[in-house]
Amino acid sequence: MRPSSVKLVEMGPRDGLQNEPAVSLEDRIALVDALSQTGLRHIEAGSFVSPKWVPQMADSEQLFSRISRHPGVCYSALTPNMKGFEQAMMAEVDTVAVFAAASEGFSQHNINCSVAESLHRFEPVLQAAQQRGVPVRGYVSCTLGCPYDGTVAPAKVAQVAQALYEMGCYEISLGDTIGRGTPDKAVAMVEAVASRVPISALALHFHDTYGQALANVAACLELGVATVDASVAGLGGCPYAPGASGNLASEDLLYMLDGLGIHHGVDLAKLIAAGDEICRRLGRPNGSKVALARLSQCQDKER
Ligand SMILES: CC(C)(COP(=O)([O-])OP(=O)([O-])OC[C@H]1O[C@@H](n2cnc3c(N)ncnc32)[C@H](O)[C@@H]1OP(=O)([O-])[O-])[C@@H](O)C(=O)NCCC(=O)NCCSC(=O)C[C@@](C)(O)CC(=O)[O-]
Repeated sequence: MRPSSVKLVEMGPRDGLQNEPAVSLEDRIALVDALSQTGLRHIEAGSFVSPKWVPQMADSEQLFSRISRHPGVCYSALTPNMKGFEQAMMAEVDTVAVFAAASEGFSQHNINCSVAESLHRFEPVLQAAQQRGVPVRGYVSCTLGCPYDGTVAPAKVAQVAQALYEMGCYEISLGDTIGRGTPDKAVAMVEAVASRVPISALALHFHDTYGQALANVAACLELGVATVDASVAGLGGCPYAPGASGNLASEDLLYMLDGLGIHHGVDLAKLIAAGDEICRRLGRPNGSKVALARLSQCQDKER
């Protein structure tokens, strides 16, 4: 059943900016601070990964010490191993996230190990987090296809999602990393996972490479999923999924939720302003259709 309220987990500062060719620490801080004023409750602000692999996310500890944290907002970060987890704890990150894949090819390219090895590596992270009372989110990438292995079976996605959930992840975010999914396939995948993990613990994380992300989210909301990851201005891509575009644009998601009468608690105008500002800073086009429409209406009024 369609939820009455949806939580948007904002990906722009992490999934969005991790793929930008030139992004400064100042840009990253400015974006997190602008997003913190919008009513969002969860912002993925950075990653504690190897700076050789993803240089854009280097200095995440500085970012966490310099952002203006807003009460009621959860600031999360990716932590692929204990080294990352310890850095995240020094930086006083609220929630950490581990990330696995449903395909071997992507796992090897993204985190340099097999899927089974990755789950093994996450165990100490989950244990340490539990001891400190830090919630851990889990990602499964390539849920609707892999850039290296091709088709991915829903049963494989369900297996990895269940493993992460049973290890203690409070939420499993299902990533269509290369944005190839279509609504029926997305629904079949989510149904397969929901047979093993409660639907209340699932999140949708759909990239928009083929322009299907909003349609896929709309279809999966009907199953009762109530958490959706999205990226302001549609920022991003994945360094290990060549050609993939960013997540579904947050502004486009909010506009659709408003149309469906689904509560989200985010100020769309402020979010559009935050997306416009980071696009100007980066000199990149805005990937949100809703933002472009609203910004052009504002320009018309000014004329
Ligand atoms: C996972 C590793 C670290 C393994 O990398 P590795 O090379 O196999 O690890 P290692 O343990 O052999 O260490 C190698 C070097 O990395 C360092 N190192 C080791 N760990 C860390 C750490 N945490 N932070 C900082 N440095 C670290 C370590 O100290 C050493 O440094 P050296 O001695 O060579 O100077 C590496 O493969 C990596 O960082 N990969 C980047 C993964 C990534 O961030 N990908 C993008 C995000 S995932 C994504 O976008 C998908 C998602 C989540 O959005 C969902 C979706 O859309 O599908």
